[in-house]
Amino acid sequence: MAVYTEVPAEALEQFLARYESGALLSAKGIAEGVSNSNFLIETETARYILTLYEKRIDLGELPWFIALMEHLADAGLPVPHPIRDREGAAIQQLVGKTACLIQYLPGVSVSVPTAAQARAAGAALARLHLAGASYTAERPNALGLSHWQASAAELGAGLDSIEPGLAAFVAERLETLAAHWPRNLPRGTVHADLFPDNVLMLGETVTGLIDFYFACTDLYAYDLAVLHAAWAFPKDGCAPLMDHARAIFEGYESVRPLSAAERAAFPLLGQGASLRFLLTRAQDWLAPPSDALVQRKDPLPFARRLAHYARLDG
Ligand SMILES: Nc1ncnc2c1ncn2[C@@H]1O[C@H](COP(=O)(O)OP(=O)(O)OP(=O)(O)O)[C@@H](O)[C@H]1O
Ligand SMILES: N[C@@H](CCO)C(=O)O
Repeated sequence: MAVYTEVPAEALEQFLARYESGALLSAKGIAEGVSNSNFLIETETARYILTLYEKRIDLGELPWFIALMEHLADAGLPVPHPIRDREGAAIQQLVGKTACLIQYLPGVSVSVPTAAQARAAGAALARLHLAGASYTAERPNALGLSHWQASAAELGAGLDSIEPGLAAFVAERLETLAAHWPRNLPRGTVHADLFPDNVLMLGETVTGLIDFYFACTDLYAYDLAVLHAAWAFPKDGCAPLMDHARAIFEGYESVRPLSAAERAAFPLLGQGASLRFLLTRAQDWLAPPSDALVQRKDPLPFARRLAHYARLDG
């Protein structure tokens, strides 16, 4: 349950007095999410999400994420506007934590997406890439190839306790990726974590793209590979759902056609995306953060996906 910090009603009322939001009517903790504390706030005029940033975010990077959300929302994407107070500040302090009031967007995160929903997510990602191209401030991907190498070295044989043979398989794939990782494909601002739980939908319409705290500057086609690895497979399956896989590409390319080089690199990019989530999940699996509230996610589905993309590459 992602409410690590309680906010007394009096403190919240004082906080909201900085904004043109009207008086507080209700505040409820939101169970979903694991990184931050989130509350659904209702005032006389609107609904908001209040996020209190907890340990897992480097606060020095927060202005980059907030400005990106604002840039994308201003461009008309279904990205929540960070709300500014009367003095123009979006980043605030509340009960000793850094906090931000964010526009509430309607919709729900689907747990078992249909192919049509996967298509809509693909198209939304391409729109994000086009609109993000004019957000020129760069942020390197802290969870790219060199992180995968460091993380795999650190986890070492621990990976074999998740599944025998996993350490050797990861090491072998990393060698291939280090030798062939594409460097010259189109790049720009990417979300880097557009899983179904970070997309709000009403039916087949995307109503919200959220959780920008892994966004960075990287290959657009890598971001598509992340989305593919997250949306195109059944929960524990090793082969993609073909309708979903096709729909993701169709949706994406209806907005931003891929180059031949981006397509050709897809099996490698899919391996990179699978490794990213395999390794971060394995880290939490083997050494759960002392913060017992952090939910562990099973790394193995991403080992299966890694094997799938490796077969495509073979
Ligand atoms: N702008 C928004 N409008 C409506 N609901 C939102 C909004 N932002 C977040 N939510 C809701 O809050 C939940 C938690 O948000 P989020 O996924 O960003 O949490 P987190 O802890 O920051 O991230 P993580 O998923 O990385 O743990 C979402 O699943 C969604 O239900
Ligand atoms: N979306 C990620 C969590 C954020 O890194 C996962 O499912 O492992």
